[in-house]
Amino acid sequence: MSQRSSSPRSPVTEPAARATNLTKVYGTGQTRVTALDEVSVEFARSRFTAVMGPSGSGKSTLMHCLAGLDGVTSGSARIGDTELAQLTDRQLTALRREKVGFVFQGFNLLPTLTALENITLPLRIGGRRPDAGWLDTVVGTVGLADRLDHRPAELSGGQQQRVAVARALASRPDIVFADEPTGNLDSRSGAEVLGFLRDSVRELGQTVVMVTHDPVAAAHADRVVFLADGRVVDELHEPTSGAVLDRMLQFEAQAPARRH
Ligand SMILES: Nc1ncnc2c1ncn2[C@@H]1O[C@H](COP(=O)(O)OP(=O)(O)OP(=O)(O)O)[C@@H](O)[C@H]1O
Repeated sequence: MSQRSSSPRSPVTEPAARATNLTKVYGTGQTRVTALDEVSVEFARSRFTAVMGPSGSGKSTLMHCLAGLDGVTSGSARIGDTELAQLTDRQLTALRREKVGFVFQGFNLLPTLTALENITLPLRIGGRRPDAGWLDTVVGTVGLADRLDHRPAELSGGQQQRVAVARALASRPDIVFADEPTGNLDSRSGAEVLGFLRDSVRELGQTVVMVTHDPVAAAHADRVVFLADGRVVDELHEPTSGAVLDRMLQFEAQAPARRH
């Protein structure tokens, strides 16, 4: 069977990414930390999922394992039908470039390149020509058509993050992982970026998984998955910020009990 995802034979219902009994242990002996403890979770295609949980609960580790940025200790991490542990480093690099988009808290744009050059850079590094129609759609969706010649320093933080979102979407990836994408933005720019992420899911059929601490940001998602102490402890569908906040407060209250 092919190790490549999104083969024409893949069933439509196959999740964009999934972890099955995924355990990730860092260090040994005294410094051993179980960052993920038998986590099983699926991220459906064309859905916007937020991952929440207290600091140290394993959110970034889950994202890194599913994106092939970090290996797993046991269990499975898959993008589509591709088992990441079975790929060589070279295959992993190609998968990240072709199938996965990333949005980081700090934008990570190259200052000497224009917005358009930043957006198409990962494609050009991979030797691929951008699909002009898709690129127009993405640029239109994130509202950047009149800013494409600007360099990052000539753009606001919100506009820079919109460039980063367009860059993540440019290869039409199977899944976009966004790590605190609004962490460096004021609430208005943050809401705009979240709106564009949501539009990329609703209108373009993209799949987004976003780590956030912010209940207002999480409320833009279709679903919220809660982690605590390296485990999935709950989830909410069609969340409101109030419901997310309530759930977070419950987990905070239960945390001392869980640790004993
Ligand atoms: N490279 C590493 N080496 C050792 N321990 C690590 C490493 N990365 C993460 N950890 C540990 O694994 C646990 C989970 O960390 P992780 O960064 O996934 O949590 P998080 O929920 O993303 O936290 P935050 O919200 O603070 O970013 C923590 O105890 C952390 O200290």
